[in-house]
Amino acid sequence: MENNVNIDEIVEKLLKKEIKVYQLDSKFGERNAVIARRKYVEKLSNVETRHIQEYTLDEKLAMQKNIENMIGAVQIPLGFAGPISINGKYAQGEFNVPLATTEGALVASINRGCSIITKCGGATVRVIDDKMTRAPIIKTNSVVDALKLKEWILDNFAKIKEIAESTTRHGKLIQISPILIVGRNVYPRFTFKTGDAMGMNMVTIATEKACSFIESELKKEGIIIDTVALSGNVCVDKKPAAINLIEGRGKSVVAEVFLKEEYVEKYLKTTSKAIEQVNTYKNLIGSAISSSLGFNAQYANIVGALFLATGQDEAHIVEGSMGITTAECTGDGLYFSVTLPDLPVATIGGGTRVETQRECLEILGCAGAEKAVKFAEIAGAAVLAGELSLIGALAAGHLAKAHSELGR
Ligand SMILES: CC(C)(COP(=O)([O-])OP(=O)([O-])OC[C@H]1O[C@@H](n2cnc3c(N)ncnc32)[C@H](O)[C@@H]1OP(=O)([O-])[O-])[C@@H](O)C(=O)NCCC(=O)NCCSC(=O)C[C@@](C)(O)CC(=O)[O-]
Ligand SMILES: NC(=O)C1=CN([C@@H]2O[C@H](COP(=O)(O)OP(=O)(O)OC[C@H]3O[C@@H](n4cnc5c(N)ncnc54)[C@H](OP(=O)(O)O)[C@@H]3O)[C@@H](O)[C@H]2O)C=CC1
Repeated sequence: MENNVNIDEIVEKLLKKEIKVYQLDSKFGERNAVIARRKYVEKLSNVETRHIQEYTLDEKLAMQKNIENMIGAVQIPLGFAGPISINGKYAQGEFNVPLATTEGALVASINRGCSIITKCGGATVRVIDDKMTRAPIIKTNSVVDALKLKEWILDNFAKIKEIAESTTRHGKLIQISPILIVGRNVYPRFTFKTGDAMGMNMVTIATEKACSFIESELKKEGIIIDTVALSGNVCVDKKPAAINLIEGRGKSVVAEVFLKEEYVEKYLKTTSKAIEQVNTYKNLIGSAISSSLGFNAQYANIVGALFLATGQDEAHIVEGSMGITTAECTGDGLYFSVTLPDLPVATIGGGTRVETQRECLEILGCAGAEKAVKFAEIAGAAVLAGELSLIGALAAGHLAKAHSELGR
C-alpha cells in the first residue's frame, strides 16, 4: 500500500491484462505507477530488483518528456577529468568535465590528457559550424516532376522558411541543400539553426509543416506529390554517414594543442615522432583500409561518457564518433588536433532537463540558454584530451598494461 493505493492489486490487474502499463500514471499517480510497473516486471522476470528503485529523479518530470513506462533508474558511475585549460571563444578558463562510464582506465586517460594540455597552455577550440538537419522523402509522378519540385523549392525558399519558422521561436531555416533526386523521389535536406537545443524535435515539427505547405502549393499547380516519410535518411540522424562528415551536423568542432617535446617525453613517455607515426598508420591509413568513417582512436569513448553525464541523446554518439585526428612533428614538439564535424549537443531540451544530467551541465557552467556553443567547445577539448592520451599510450606501448591495471 503506497499513499492509499494498493500496489499488489494493480500488479494483479496488470497480470490479468485488465489494465495497460502505460495507463497507470494518470490513474494512480506517477510514483505509484513506477512502483507497480517495477513489481510487475519483477513478477514476469522472477527477479527481485534492489538497485533500480533507488533514485532521486522526479518521476512526474521524467514521465512528462523523457521516458515512458518508467520502472526506475540505472546508475552509471560518474567521474571527472580535469582541470583542463580551454582557450575557446566561449569556454575560457579551467573546467572539470563530468564523465559517466563503466570502462576502467577511460577517465584516467582523459584526465592525463587534460593534465598535459593544461601544462602546455591549454586547448584552443572553435565551433566552425552549427546546424541541424531533417530530410524527408517526397514522391512525385516522374523525374520531370521531381525536377519541377526541386526548382520550386529553390524558387520559393523564403516562403518555405516563413512557414517552417512559424512552429518555433528559436528554429531558423538557413538552407535546403542538397536536394537529391533518385528516380522520381526527392530528398531535400532542410537545415536549421536551433539555438541551444539539439533541435531534432524542433526541425522535425518545422519540416512537417513545410512539407504540407509544399504539397498544397504544388497541387494548385497541378503537380501531385506525397511526403512518403518525414525522415528519408539523408538527414542523417543517428547513423554514421559521409554526408554528415563532409557537410557537418550539430556542432562542428575543432580542438588543437601544441606540446613541447620535453612535455611529450615527460608526461606521455613517448616522442612526437612516435605519436605522429601511430596517428598516420592507425588513424589515417588503418581507417582508410577499413573504410571507417572515424579517422580517430576513441572519440566515441569521450563523447559517450560526456553525453551520458549531461543528458545528450545517447544515439548521437554514433555521429560524434566520426572525425579526424591529426598529429604533426613540428621540430620542437607536437601539433595535435581533433576535428568533430558532427556533434549534436544541447544545453536546453531533451535529456538536459533531467536533474542529475542538469547538475553535470551546471558543473561546467553550461546549463540553460546561450550555453550550447560553450558546451560544444568543452566537449571538443575533452575529446582532444582523451585522444592525445590514448595515442600517446599506444605509441608508448602502454595500452594493454593500463587496462590490465585499471580495467580488470
Ligand atoms: C592509464 C594511463 C593514464 C596511465 O598513464 P601514466 O602516464 O602511466 O600515468 P601516471 O601515473 O604517470 O600519471 C599521469 C597522469 O595520468 C592521470 N592519471 C593516472 N592514473 C590515474 C587514475 N587512476 N585516475 C585518474 N587519473 C589518472 C593523471 O592526470 C596523471 O597526471 P597528474 O594529474 O598526476 O599530473 C595511460 O596509460 C593511458 O592513458 N592509457 C590509455 C588508456 C585509454 O585511453 N583507454 C581508453 C579506452 S581504449 C578503447 O576503449 C578504445 C580502443 C583502444 O579500442 C580504440 C582503438 O582501437 O584505438
Ligand atoms: N522528433 C524526432 O524525430 C527526434 C527527436 N529526438 C529527441 O528530440 C529531443 C530534442 O529535441 P529538441 O528540439 O532539441 O528539444 P525539445 O523538443 O525539448 O525543444 C526545445 C524547446 O526549448 C525551447 N527553447 C527555449 N529556449 C531555447 C533556446 N535558447 N534555444 C533553443 N530552444 C529553446 C524551444 O522553443 P521554440 O521551439 O519555440 O524555440 C523548444 O520548445 C531529444 O529528446 C531527442 O532525444 C531525437 C531524434 C529525432
